[in-house]
Amino acid sequence: MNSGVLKKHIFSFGVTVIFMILPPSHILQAENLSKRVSSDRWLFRHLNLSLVTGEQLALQGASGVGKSTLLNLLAGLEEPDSGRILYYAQDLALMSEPDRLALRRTAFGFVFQAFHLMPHLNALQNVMVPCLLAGMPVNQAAEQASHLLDLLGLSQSFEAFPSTLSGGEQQRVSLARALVHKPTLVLADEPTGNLDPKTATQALDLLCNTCRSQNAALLMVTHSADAAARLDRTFVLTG
Ligand SMILES: Nc1ncnc2c1ncn2[C@@H]1O[C@H](COP(=O)(O)OP(=O)(O)OP(=O)(O)O)[C@@H](O)[C@H]1O
Repeated sequence: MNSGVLKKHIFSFGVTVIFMILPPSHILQAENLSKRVSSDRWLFRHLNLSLVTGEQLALQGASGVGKSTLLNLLAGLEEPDSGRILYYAQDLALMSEPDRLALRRTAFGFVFQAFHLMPHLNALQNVMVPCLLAGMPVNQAAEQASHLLDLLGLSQSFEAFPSTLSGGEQQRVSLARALVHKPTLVLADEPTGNLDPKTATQALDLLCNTCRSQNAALLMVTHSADAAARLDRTFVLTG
C-alpha cells in the first residue's frame, strides 16, 4: 500500500472514530419553554424538548393543549414568554430577522394545519416556491416539484389553483412544498388529517421515507396512534 492510500485509510478511520465517540448532534433544542395565551392561562411552562439530526418525533396531546403553538414557536414564527429555542446550538431569538427568515426558507419545511397555499399560484407553482426562494433554477424547481406531486398522486392537478382543490389535495400540495427543497427539519401539523386511510398511508410513507433518505429530522403532530408508532419516539404534551 502506498503512503497516499494509507493516509486516506487512516483519515477515514479517524473520522469514523470521531463519529462513534461524539454524541449525536441536536438539530433542535427547546429549553425551559413557556407560553402564555392570556393573563391566567399558560399552555405550557418550562418545557424541554430536543431532536437529534435525522430523528423522527411524534407530538401528541389533547385538542387545544398547544401542539400547533409549540410548532410555531419551534419554527420561530411565534415568540415564547420564556425559554429559548436552539437550531444547531444557535439561539433563534438572537438571530437577526433576515437570518431567521433565511433559515426558515432554506432549512425548514412546514406542513401547516391550514395549508397556507398561495391562492394566486397553481399547485405546481406553490410547490416550486421554496426552491425558487433558495435560488434554484426554474427548470430544476419544476422538475423536483412535479416529481413530488406525481408521487403524491397529483399528476393531473399541476395547473389547478388551491380554491379548486379538495382539502386532501391541498394537504398533499402542502406536503410536497414542505419537502421539495430538501430541508434539514420538517415540522408537520397533522399532515394526513384530511386524507382517506389509503392516501394517508401513501403520504406518510413519502414523508417518513423522504426524511430518512435525506437525514432530515421530522417533528409531526398527529392524533393517530398508528402514525405515531411509525416514528422513532413520541412526546406527549399535557396541559
Ligand atoms: N395567540 C393566541 N391568543 C390566544 N389564545 C391562543 C393563541 N394561540 C393559541 N391560543 C389558544 O391556545 C390553545 C392551543 O391551541 P393550539 O392550536 O396550539 O392547540 P392544538 O393542541 O394544536 O389543538 P388541536 O389538536 O385541536 O389542533 C387554544 O385554546 C387556542 O385558542
